[in-house]
Amino acid sequence: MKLGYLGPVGSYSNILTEKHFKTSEYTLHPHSEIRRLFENLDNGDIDLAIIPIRNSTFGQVKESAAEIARREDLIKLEEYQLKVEHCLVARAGTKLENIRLVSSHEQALGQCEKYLTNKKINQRIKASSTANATERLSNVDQIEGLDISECASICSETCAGLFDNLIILEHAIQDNKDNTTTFHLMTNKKLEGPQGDKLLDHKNDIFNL
Ligand SMILES: O=C(O)C(=O)Cc1ccccc1
Repeated sequence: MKLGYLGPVGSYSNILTEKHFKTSEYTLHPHSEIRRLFENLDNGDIDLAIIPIRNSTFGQVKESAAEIARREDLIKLEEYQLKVEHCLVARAGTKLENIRLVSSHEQALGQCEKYLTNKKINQRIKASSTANATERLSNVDQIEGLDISECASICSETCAGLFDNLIILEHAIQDNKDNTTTFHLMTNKKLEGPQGDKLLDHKNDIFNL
């Protein structure tokens, strides 16, 4: 079965997917945006998708909630929790006191809001995923006109470790120690067999209807 997730490699979605689905039963397919996961469920390019739904600190994942609200065909097969610990990541040689801009997924920025305000890191750039923001940080010399030595990203320790030219300036920067994201395994068609028996209408779940 083809399973899509929000990539690239190193994203929290990727970490969750590798933890639960690294078997011969599944092939794992990274997607650049959450929106593209829903599109590819529709056109049959993937059978299943892992979708981040809500976070204990920052609430609903906007792109996911919007899509689920406007559709009737999505089915939740399973729910997963991932404990999320964020790192502040920069290019090697960067000093924390020089950081003025931070890039990450909107959710990660929201989960670290107090930390960032406290450190006077005021410029925020939204990226399609934490790993996408970090890949960009590794590859470019400037972001929004600022030298890369004034820029950082927020991502997991695993993600930071994928790039030779990046360092972790600080670990566990999320505002709440207990920071958990809920993901749903979704499809848009009825599956046969044991997974099919677990079909639930998850709109209730998401919107507390
Ligand atoms: O951007 C990612 O890495 C994701 O998988 C979405 C996300 C962002 C922040 C916390 C949990 C999931």
